[in-house]
Amino acid sequence: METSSPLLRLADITKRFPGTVANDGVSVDFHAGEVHALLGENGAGKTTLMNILYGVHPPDAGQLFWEGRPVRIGSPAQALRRGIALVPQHPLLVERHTVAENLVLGLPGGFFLSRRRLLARLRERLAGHPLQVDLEARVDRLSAGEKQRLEILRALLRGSRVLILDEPTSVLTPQEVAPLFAQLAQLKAQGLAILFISHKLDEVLAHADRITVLRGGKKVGELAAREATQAGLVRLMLGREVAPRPALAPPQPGVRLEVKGLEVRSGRGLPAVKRASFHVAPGEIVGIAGVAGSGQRELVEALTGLRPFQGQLTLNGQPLAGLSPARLFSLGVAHVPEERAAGTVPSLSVAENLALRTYDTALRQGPWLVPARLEREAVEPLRAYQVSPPQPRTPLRLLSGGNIQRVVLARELAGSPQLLIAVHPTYGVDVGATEHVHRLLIQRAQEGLSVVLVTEDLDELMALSHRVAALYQGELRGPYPVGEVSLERLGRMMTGAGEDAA
Ligand SMILES: Nc1ncnc2c1ncn2[C@@H]1O[C@H](COP(=O)(O)OP(=O)(O)OP(=O)(O)O)[C@@H](O)[C@H]1O
Repeated sequence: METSSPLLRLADITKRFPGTVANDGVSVDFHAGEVHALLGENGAGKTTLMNILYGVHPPDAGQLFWEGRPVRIGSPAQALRRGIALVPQHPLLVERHTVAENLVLGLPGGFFLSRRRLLARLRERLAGHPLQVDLEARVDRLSAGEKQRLEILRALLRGSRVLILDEPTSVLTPQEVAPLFAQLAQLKAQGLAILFISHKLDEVLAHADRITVLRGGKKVGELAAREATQAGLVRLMLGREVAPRPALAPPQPGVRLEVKGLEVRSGRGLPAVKRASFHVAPGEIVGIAGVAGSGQRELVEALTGLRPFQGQLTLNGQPLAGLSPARLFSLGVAHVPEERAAGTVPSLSVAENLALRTYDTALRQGPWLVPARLEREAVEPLRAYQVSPPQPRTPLRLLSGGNIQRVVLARELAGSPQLLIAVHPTYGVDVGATEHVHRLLIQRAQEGLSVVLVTEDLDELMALSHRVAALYQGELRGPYPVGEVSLERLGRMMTGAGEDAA
């Protein structure tokens, strides 16, 4: 598997940003025919290292070698010409065009072919290829997994020999994960060097050949996956053990959120949630599973004032119909959205983002005091949520993905919300921070917070919920007490297969 000399070598790479050494003397070899995983806490420097390989940032010190020869990769275009491609979490595709048209963007001279000749040429090149896509499908009709496959294919058609994937499974449904790794294994067998970033240790252990661990910008370990263990990797990543999760306390009596005969329509006017009824007690966590597009998004939007609905929705008996998100927040409904970008303003500072929900109140108390006060008030949440860097003035866009998620959580859980609608709350968050988020939700529930938890991470759903439900084509099944639902039954509930009764 491992060839004698690496295809690509990073030697002693250092990259500094103001106030941070994002990569500190990091050396890694990437071999053809090998899957290499990059692990590390939020802010450890993984994305920066990847961006150096892809020519986004020049390193401040150190050298890259391609097949043993020193090279400079000054831009993504140069990286692509060299044979290095990056598959982003959210592929940049022309949504209204077909798969074939998007693939053309990667083919020299492709622009000048007629539609028929283009299809014929692509079919010829892709015959027997491990990755298959419907060339005539329109991109906006594809699932996240299909778009990712298209982006990988585009890289391969350009002749890429190194494929970098940034958290490739974070946008996939559980069913799409196994096929992705099967395809990557086939590409590896064809001699590609594959590098992926992940926070999911089980997938790293199952699918990587080598694992490099970064902590605080430094490389703290490199090992063969067959010699690694989950506990050992956590210790390397965090420099400590992860404490076991506390047990869930029983919910309190009463009803906090009541949902009766809820009907929500999608953006296209189609029924997305069909007569859903459930309640959440004070201190209760109700988990909702479902593959993407089953109505979770519309359910969450109705619960948070972002989408009109029919039926009844009450919080402590008070009807919520027609209330704006801001009004709902003031009544105690907090929301950690699916897309963290939707809940933040990247160009504003961390302190301003922490105050987004209460900005109006702050302004009423005296505008001239606002910046200094917001910065003062940000110090404690930044410490409590271990946001790195902990500087209130830093523009949010300079934080790593996982640290932005911590800022959103800190903001939404500030004050004393009564109901939290949390969508994928640990998305892109490292093991240490996931533990922190889980502990926090369990503690807050113990203090009386009600939670609707929407996540595709079924282990998380089962571990944190008192009761679980699934949405399948807009129909809610459950919630059932978690003790009565096996993972297998939950899978059946999510896919509409067979009887979901206990
Ligand atoms: N353009 C930039 N300007 C200033 N600081 C930056 C910039 N890009 C990254 N950083 C900082 O460099 C450090 C490493 O960030 P990086 O995004 O590489 O981490 P990561 O390991 O990918 O984290 P995550 O798992 O959260 O995505 C962080 O402290 C981050 O705030």
